[in-house]
Amino acid sequence: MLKLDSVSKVYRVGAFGGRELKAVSDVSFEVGEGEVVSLIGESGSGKSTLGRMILRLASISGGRITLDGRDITSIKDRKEYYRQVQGVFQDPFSCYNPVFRADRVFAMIKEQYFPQAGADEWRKRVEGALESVRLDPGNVLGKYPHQLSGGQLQRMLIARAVLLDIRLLVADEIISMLDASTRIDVLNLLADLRARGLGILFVTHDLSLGNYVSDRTVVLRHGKIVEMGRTDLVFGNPAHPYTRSLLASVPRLHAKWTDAVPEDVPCAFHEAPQESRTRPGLAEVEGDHFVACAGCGASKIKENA
Ligand SMILES: Nc1ncnc2c1ncn2[C@@H]1O[C@H](COP(=O)(O)OP(=O)(O)OP(=O)(O)O)[C@@H](O)[C@H]1O
Repeated sequence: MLKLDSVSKVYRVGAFGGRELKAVSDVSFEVGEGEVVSLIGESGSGKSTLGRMILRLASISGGRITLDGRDITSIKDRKEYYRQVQGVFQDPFSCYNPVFRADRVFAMIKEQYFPQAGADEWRKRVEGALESVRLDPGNVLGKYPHQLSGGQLQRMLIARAVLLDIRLLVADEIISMLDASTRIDVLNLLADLRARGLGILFVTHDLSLGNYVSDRTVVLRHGKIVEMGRTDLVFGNPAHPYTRSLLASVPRLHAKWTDAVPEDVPCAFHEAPQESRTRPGLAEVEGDHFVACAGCGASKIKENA
């Protein structure tokens, strides 16, 4: 369904945009139907930039993003694209205008996508979508954003996506602002949606959430993929020192992920046979488990030989 091929993003920064900042470099991965892929990395690793490029909120500097083989930038009718792909973000409050009732988000969908739907039919559809995200329509319809909790507002945004019957959801840190019990509700909700065939890109810096929710995991560092593959393989048998340091630092509150201690172990990328390098910059260490060079310097040694 969604495929990223060597995607890069360069921002122009500094006075008059005179400097370049490479936020994403050569990132390739796929999200299939009914698949949850988590995109994990520390702050500044390029996760949101990737999400924004997929949602066409940021331009793509290099590479291609395709949906069913179609370059997303060639889909001129953005409405057609957003009918299939939607995003939900960390702060649900910022997605609502405080002067309007929260359910205005549904009215806007009707105006744009279903203008012919009759009032009764539409109300039933909205109620159905709310029930599917485990909200009681009677409790939330007609209320202003400040009268609803963060979890309710977040679920209403997911209901909006359900109403559109989208195929791919970019969920960017959607539960970091929710309390523990609401978190589990939203995670279970994502599992239900996945069972109905929705593909989900779950952007998070929280490893345990990624492990809980996803089929496949992509670990990003400084805008590059360091490791990716089936979640049980990446978490069960991490091959890159960075992933290992991430996993090791989970129980240590406030430990910085970059505090990785260099390891005196062979680099999995350079240990892997040449024929396992089926993807640029990555070697397949086992079925559906890929790793990048640990920064061991072997490539430089080769170049200089
Ligand atoms: N609009 C922008 N202009 C210039 N630089 C940007 C812009 N947006 C992001 N960046 C930079 O790009 C890099 C990647 O940022 P991004 O927000 O994608 O990271 P992230 O992994 O999502 O971080 P976080 O988890 O903190 O949201 C960072 O160095 C950031 O400062």
